Amino acid sequence: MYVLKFGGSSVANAENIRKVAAIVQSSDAKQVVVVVSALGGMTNELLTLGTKAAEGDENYKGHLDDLRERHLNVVKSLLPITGQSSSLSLVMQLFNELEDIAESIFRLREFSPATKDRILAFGETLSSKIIAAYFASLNLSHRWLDAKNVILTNSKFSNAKVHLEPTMEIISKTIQNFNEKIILVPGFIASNKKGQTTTLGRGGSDYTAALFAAALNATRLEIWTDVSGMMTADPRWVSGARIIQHITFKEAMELSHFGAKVIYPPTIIPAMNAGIPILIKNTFDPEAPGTLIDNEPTTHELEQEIVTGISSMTEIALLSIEGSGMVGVPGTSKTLFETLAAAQINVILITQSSSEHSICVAVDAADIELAKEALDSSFNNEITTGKIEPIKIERGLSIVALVGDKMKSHPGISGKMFSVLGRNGINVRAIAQGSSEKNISAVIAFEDVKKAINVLHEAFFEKVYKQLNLFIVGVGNVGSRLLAQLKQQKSYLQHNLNIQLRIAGLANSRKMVFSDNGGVSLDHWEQALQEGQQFELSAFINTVIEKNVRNAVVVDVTANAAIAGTYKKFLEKSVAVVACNKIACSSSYEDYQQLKSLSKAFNAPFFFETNVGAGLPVIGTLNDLLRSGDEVVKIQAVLSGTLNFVFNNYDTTKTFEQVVAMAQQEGYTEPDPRLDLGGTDVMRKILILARESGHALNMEDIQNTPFLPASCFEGSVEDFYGQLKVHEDHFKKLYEAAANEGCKLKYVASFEQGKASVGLQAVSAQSDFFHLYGKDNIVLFYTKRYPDQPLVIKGAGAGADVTASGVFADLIKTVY
Ligand SMILES: NC(=O)C1=CN([C@@H]2O[C@H](COP(=O)(O)OP(=O)(O)OC[C@H]3O[C@@H](n4cnc5c(N)ncnc54)[C@H](O)[C@@H]3O)[C@@H](O)[C@H]2O)C=CC1
Ligand SMILES: N[C@@H](CC=O)C(=O)O
Repeated sequence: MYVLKFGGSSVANAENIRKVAAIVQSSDAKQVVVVVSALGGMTNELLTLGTKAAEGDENYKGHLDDLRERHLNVVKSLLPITGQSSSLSLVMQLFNELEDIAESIFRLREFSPATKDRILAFGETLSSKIIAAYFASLNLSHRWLDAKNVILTNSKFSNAKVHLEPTMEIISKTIQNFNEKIILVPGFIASNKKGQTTTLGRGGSDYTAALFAAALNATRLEIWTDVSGMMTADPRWVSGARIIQHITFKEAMELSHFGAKVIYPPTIIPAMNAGIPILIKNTFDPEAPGTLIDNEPTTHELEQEIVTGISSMTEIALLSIEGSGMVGVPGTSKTLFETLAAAQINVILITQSSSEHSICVAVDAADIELAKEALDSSFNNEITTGKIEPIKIERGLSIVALVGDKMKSHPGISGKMFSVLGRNGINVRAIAQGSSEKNISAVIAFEDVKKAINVLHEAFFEKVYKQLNLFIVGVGNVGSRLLAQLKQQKSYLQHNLNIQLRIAGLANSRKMVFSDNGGVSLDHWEQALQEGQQFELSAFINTVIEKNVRNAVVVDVTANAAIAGTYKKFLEKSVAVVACNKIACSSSYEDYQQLKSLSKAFNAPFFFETNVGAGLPVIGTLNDLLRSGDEVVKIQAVLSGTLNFVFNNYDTTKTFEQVVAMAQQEGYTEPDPRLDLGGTDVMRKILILARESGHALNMEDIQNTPFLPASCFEGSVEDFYGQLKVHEDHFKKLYEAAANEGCKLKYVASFEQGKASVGLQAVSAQSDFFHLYGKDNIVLFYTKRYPDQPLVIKGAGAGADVTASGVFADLIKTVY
């Protein structure tokens, strides 16, 4: 014997009812009880009908006509013309009864709970009668059984309590006498001892099915719905959520309690107590395996994770009672819970500090005002005398919960849960874990719930990849090379590092584009950006923050001060920042320090390796030295790729202006080359190294001896090039003076004893800087551990490709 229950969506129309019949026919059980709900949405429609009539709204009549029409149409589409008349007249007859009741409600303006149940019961009666007629038309051996005759309840209309013992006995005895293969039963409906119609409340049809399954000791209870089973998380929020193929009753109860809506926990209790396995199946995909719920520990290969599922509940509010008057005084919690119970308020989660100084309970947000009012009154004395502080309420919250039988005695699960939430900037307001350890729940802000479920799902289920969400600003020399490298490495990252790259947003100074799904295409980003909205800085910031996606990184590939000024806002929201833009780290010392502190406080990586030496590992090496306890004594460096290139290539055969233009064309210079030629770029770099070494320096503390005539800095970049031409003799003299001494010109940066300087030097063949070719950089770190022979880092120090690869490396570091 199987019991099959079909919900409202499964019997919503003729087409679906045909599917139901096919499923029932294909069942391999000797006898099946088929419990059906009303046509999808019908219960609400009937409620509206009664409410309209009670409010004196004449439109109830039109509403009734629509409902009648809907049922007649189902009969007409389902049954052959020759077999329709008796069903059509049955539907008409039931609607006549319904019309009489509605008319009485309209006349009396009274819609009592008992009448409400009578009205609602029409939904299941109609659907089950129509389905019975359809089974008859298919010549299926079946019998329609009135649930009112076998399910007995008290008189609590709308949510009647079943008298279990007599009900079980009557069901069992009744069915024993039936020989038909299919027993068709309307769900949700029952009757009290006066014979009045009652209904079983939320999930009532599931409850009917579970009662039949328990009474008949069925081999299986099948719940047929419109999804393929319980999922590891809400699929509307987590794209990678998958069906749980096997789960225990207790896990299913925990998951359902926190919002996995496939089953409603109280309704499955009769089947659970009788140890009858429940199979959740999809009417619209009957081949899908579904979810099996039973008492057996799972052996399914997909269900080997410690956590079985993640569930969530929104519209939650917290209520906190605090006060020294509670410590060591018995009875506070008694009063608290008795008051809430008396006010009919369901408590969803409870936490109490071990100091007994505070108790916090989560309730449905709709109940919070009532709860506060009731508690203010119960604790009036304690509040007035200051023993307890005024009761605090907090709205706009949600609960996320990890559920799994195997979590018990498995250390590290809660540690991982809270560290994942923390790393993603999700503040936890309250925590609860039952001693059964099947559930760990955290109360968080509603706006974080989607992110929370996703990061938890990623951490506990998705071994395949970790999504890295990039918001890239700047698609010039470096930015466009970065996008090309990301495109080239996308599949490598997914397969070798389990990182799934997603360009969640892209911007330049004119346009910006965001993408929620697969991200901006790395093949067509130019077009996507072109078609994007106009760039507006505050809109960009707000969008990144509002998206609130996991593992988010803002990548600044501009040379813009306003963009550098936004990092604080992102770090505060736990969004990581990776920048090759040097402006932020060379702004005021306070700002630089603040960014470093925010990065720490909000667990948001802030990486800027390319600020010095482009793709060379300069800052990382310096950090490693310091972390291991070394101390910087002196730094000597050539830090400008542009200037090294210029002085390596300028031998007066080309003009100085031509060589600078070549450097710009090669992509070595800053967008404004005067920053390189005037030494500002090198000042920023030595400043950043000094700061990273632990010194509180500012730009104005750095001594810079410029080698360009002052007129080069007047006017535009074009004027600058014009002035370089004008001063060609000046550059020639500089070159020749050095060459005559067998020296080369190098723009050198030094830092020693807290003082930094930059400037042009003629270096001899003995210098470490003499053999430095092309656009190379070199950094010599003299430290306590490297006092005589410095630690040397040398190599290409400018260029779009090497810089992009340094930014890329920083991006990967944000994940690991
Ligand atoms: N070229 C190199 O070798 C190295 C460059 N860098 C840094 O890389 C950064 C970028 O340099 P390039 O790519 O050469 O510059 P670029 O001028 O070619 O590109 C800059 C990009 O930033 C965008 N942008 C500028 N202001 C903006 C704003 N307010 N809002 C949105 N987008 C804005 C522009 O539209 C453009 O897409 C600079 O900060 C530079 O210092 C760092 C290390 C080495
Ligand atoms: N313009 C810079 C590029 C790297 O920071 C340079 O020339 O070194």
